[in-house]
Amino acid sequence: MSVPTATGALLAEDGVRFAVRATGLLAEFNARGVLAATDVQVAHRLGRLGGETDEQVLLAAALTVRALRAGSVCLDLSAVDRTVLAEGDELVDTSDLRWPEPESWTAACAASPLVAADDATATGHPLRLVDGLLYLDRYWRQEEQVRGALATRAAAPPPVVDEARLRAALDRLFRGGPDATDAAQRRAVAVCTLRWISVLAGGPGTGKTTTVATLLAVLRDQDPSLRIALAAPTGKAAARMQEALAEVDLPPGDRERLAGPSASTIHRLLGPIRGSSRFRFDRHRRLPYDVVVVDETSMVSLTLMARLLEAVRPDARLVLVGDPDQLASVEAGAVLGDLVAAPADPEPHLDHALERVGAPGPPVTGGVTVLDRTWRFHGTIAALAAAIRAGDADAAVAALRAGQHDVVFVEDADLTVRDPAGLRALRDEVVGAASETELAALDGDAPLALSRLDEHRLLCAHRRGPFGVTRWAADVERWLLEAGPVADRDEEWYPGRPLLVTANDHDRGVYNGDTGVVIATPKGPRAVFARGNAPIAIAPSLLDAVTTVHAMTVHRAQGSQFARVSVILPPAESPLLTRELLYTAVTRARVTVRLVGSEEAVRAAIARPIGRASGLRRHR
Ligand SMILES: Nc1ncnc2c1ncn2[C@@H]1O[C@H](COP(=O)(O)OP(=O)(O)OP(=O)(O)O)[C@@H](O)[C@H]1O
Repeated sequence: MSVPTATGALLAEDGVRFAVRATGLLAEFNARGVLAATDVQVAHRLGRLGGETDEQVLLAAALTVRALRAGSVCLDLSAVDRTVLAEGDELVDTSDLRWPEPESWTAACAASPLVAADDATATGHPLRLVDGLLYLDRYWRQEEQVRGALATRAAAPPPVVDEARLRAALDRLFRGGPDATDAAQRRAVAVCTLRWISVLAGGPGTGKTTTVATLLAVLRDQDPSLRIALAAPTGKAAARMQEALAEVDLPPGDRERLAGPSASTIHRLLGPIRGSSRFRFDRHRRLPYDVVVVDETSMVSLTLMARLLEAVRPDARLVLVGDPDQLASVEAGAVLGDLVAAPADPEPHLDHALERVGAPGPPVTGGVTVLDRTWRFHGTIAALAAAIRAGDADAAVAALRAGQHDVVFVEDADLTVRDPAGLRALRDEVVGAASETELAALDGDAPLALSRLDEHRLLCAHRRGPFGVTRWAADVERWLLEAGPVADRDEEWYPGRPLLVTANDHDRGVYNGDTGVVIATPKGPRAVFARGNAPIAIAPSLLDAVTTVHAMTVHRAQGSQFARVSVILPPAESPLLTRELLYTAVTRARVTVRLVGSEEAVRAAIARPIGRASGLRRHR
């Protein structure tokens, strides 16, 4: 049975939306779950407005709208039949759909009145076709804007740098000299100093924050009056950036040079205008900073990156920091990954300058430096993460099966029967960590309760269903009740209740994605959140967007780390199971990671890199 909805779609009982008026190819793709009703409706509306009835073109338009939802900036007409995944939790075989033949499909799109094809000056078309990639025009413009901003900065004379002073500062801050283990960091600092725009890429614990702190000290050593802005895509990431920078160990004089800048979200930096999607700072009114450092750049969408680039003065240094192998932004675009992967022209003048300041090495292109030495975790987690990133499933499975204390593989396909001992261990871990948190919370010890809270985290790929957060959180709740909790759980704000903030609250200084815990105090329960050495405490009645967090999605956990992590993998068929997801999940763990799932699921994830389509990746 189906029920009509306001948008003229039918919502079947299983939740799949069917477009009422869809016929032919569009109906076929809609029925298979590849296109949502809204994709079909947008395509029809575009067709009506532009006088296009060719169903192949309308299919391409609908798939382009759909691609954006799935994180791609455009549609690669020659590859979409191999890369498209149905929405929802199950893989659908899309190979027997009537995919148009790529060459004639591309030709039909190129000839369509809806499409501007290979003519950068054409305007007024909703779609644009460039090198076989079909865009909604707005996204093509954003990509061009990013490309233009990169080109302008690469073509401009480089920043004026006192090279002798730079070399002296590098020698002071990197004691080991150019051949030491930290040579890559030294080089990265030099590149970011010598270029207007640079990308500092690296996995967790590779020293990105340490390098940024050193860079800021070096820049202020060049010019003490430099105005510096620090930003991140989420409030939580911004708070963490600030804390992490404050903790970096620098010689006293250099530490003082760092004083001043505080981190904010990119949105806040750009100055949102109420009721508008525009910002106060844009290409007409640039940000008043000489240096802008963005952390967790992998989470920045193409749209936000375009806005940021137009607002940063071309003669300000922009440093994009992040891990390109992690899950990308929820919105379309994977700009950091694209910038790291895209080919760029050699820059001999930069390479010579690097040699002069004692930071020699292979040629740097596009201002990209990659830190690949892990300083924080060693052993099997690092080996597992490296194998996943490299797409080496055999090595990943070997690391999982190595029987080491830091990587535990609970091989289980259905999560109930096959490995009861493994699941009991998971349960003990969860209950043990929650009890420790509760004890500290009952004592009113905020720092201890917060550190206990981050001792263990249960992560799922899915939100719902047997492998999802909702089900596992309910299981944890039950386990805790069965274990006989210390605190009285009938109270809403019981000590030890783990909290997840679900919306930004600038007034209270808590942000979407923040986790905290309720503690007992003489004044009653308080929700506490980590902020460096001084946690903030808020009366629970003042918080309106929080939930209990016994488990969270891997997406949510991006940008956070925990001592121990347990990951519930969905079956191999889940389209959410990708290499980036597995890598992000595993690298959330500092000490131990436990993977619950099948070898088949691990192999399926590693074999499926997300591969978001974009033109930036092909050439910047
Ligand atoms: N050159 C170095 N020598 C010694 N220790 C280092 C060096 N660089 C970084 N570390 C140490 O490694 C750890 C991780 O460094 P840092 O926090 O800078 O990495 P990160 O890449 O920012 O990590 P994350 O992405 O997880 O925030 C820190 O404890 C830091 O002190």
